[in-house]
Amino acid sequence: MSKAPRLRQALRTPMGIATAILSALILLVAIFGPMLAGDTADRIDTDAIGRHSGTEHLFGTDALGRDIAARVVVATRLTLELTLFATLIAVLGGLILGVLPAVLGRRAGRLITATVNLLVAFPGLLFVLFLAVIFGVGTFSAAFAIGLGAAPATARLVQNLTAAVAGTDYVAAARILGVGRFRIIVRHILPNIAEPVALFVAQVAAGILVAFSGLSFLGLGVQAPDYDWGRLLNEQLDRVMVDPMSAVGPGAAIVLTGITFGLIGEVVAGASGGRGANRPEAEPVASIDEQPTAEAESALLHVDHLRVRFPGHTAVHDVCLSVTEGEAVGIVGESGSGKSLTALAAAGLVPHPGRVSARTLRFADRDLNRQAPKGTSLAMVFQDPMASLNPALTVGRQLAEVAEVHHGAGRAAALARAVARLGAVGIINPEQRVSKRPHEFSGGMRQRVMIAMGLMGEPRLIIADEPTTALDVTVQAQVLALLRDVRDESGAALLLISHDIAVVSQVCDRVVVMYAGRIVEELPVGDLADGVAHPYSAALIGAVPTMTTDRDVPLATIPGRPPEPGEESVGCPFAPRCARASDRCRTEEPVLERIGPGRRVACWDPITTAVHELEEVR
Ligand SMILES: Nc1ncnc2c1ncn2[C@@H]1O[C@H](COP(=O)(O)OP(=O)(O)OP(=O)(O)O)[C@@H](O)[C@H]1O
Repeated sequence: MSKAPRLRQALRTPMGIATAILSALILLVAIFGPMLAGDTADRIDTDAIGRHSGTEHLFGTDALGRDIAARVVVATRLTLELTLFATLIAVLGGLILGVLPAVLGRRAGRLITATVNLLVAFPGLLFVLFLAVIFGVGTFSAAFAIGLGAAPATARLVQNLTAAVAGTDYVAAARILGVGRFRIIVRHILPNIAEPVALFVAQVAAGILVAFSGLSFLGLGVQAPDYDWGRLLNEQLDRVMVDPMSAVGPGAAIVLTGITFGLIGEVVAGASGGRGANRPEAEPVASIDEQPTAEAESALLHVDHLRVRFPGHTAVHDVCLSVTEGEAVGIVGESGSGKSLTALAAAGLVPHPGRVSARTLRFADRDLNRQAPKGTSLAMVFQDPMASLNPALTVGRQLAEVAEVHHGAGRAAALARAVARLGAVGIINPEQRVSKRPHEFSGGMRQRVMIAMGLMGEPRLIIADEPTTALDVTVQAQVLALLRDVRDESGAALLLISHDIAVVSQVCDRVVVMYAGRIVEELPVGDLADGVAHPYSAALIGAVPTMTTDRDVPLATIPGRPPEPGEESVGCPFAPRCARASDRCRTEEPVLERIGPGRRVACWDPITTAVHELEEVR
């Protein structure tokens, strides 16, 4: 879904409707208020001096007999103008200070970062008062002071976001390709930080409104004869004890507008997917003529022509993959081959700014292009359980939360289930261990905890992304055995991602080999022994040492390197590293063809016995 429909959807929620109404109301008052209520607001009436609030004057009259309610209405425009002006200064200042460290050299960048940190640590109000005094007392100098006062916090956010985006592979790729720093900032960094910055700006605007009103209230902001809501509050200071309603008008206006700014931020956050799971956009691929097979139709997970794109490069190219009920499928390939992104797309977890498109992306009868996977039917086990477990919570609490949230279990029942699941994954003394925090577990135990967390529901598919990479060989074998047992007992299907074809062959029924974001071969594990068809699969197998490997000879490696993100290849992407590559391989990309039951390969010159089958099929 593109941004406009998501915004429309967010505006249809009760919060969206309230935000739209409040924003429209404030805008209308700001535009038409001075025209409609200007005369009443400025009319001095010596007979009506200091009138209390009532039916004639909603908030009473001031020391010159002017109607306070009318003055609140008229003050809306100036208050908003000044707030927006100061916000603009905060944003411009924040953006400039925020991206400068990425543009300047290391030393100058560090100096700016340190200055920003210092300014953020300095008490905000003192800083603004200091600037207000330097610029002199006056409306626009106060706006400058407040804008500059809010700039360091904005700059800190921009710096952090810029640093995060600057560390991504696509920025690295752009650098390698010689793209200049300014271009990287404008093309790659700013568009990717725009959304969180926009959300922050809404909060900054609310803060600036309150700060400006505070300055005017202190007499350092708007000066007579002009007036904003802060100044109106100041004028009623000596009457507030006698007639509190005289201060309610400007006070309520400040609070209501501040809340509206906050709500605008919430609605933008809702529309951008800034809260909770960052579901990517999914667009159907336009023209693909193949019809889904009956096998694909009945699959538990069916992915058809899946593409995952990041700004500047496509990471997953037209991947077609199915996992049937109870089946274990392994995805193997070198780092960067797109294994994780394929699995993350199936779980609806591709990180921003990734964009997912697929002709079909279906899990358990749910169209993942439109809906998230249902409840706990899909479990994820990640490579780094320390990063996936909350260090501040006991593992029992984290596991129990799944049962409480998804199954409506009571606290005690949820904890009992957590204990049972920890026991089931081989944690000794689960009753005691349940009250420990993640750092009190070893790496292998934490991985077991992650698997137990997946089992808190009734998963139909467990996606395990390199679950054993960080573990030593013995623990690795235990975790693999556990995944096998879990699968046997729960009947769940398994999608196991690994760079190690040996690991996959121990646990899975079927192997999918990926290279440069494409599936290059797929075969039943049993066929591995007869030989694979794709030279890349053969090279992966060749790189795995066995008990008979000659220790005097260096281990086999695959020459060359996989393509960098964004590096477009012509022909077969593996051709530059393939000893069998012909001219055709270098000019024409092979398509993934079925070469037998459960076997597919994308190669113009496949190896082994599979070739005969291929010829028969052709
Ligand atoms: N958040 C991201 N932003 C930009 N590019 C990304 C992002 N995540 C992954 N990529 C790129 O997508 C490609 C595939 O990544 P993916 O993580 O799927 O590879 P992988 O095969 O799982 O490798 P690894 O085993 O190292 O995790 C890589 O080239 C990577 O640089």
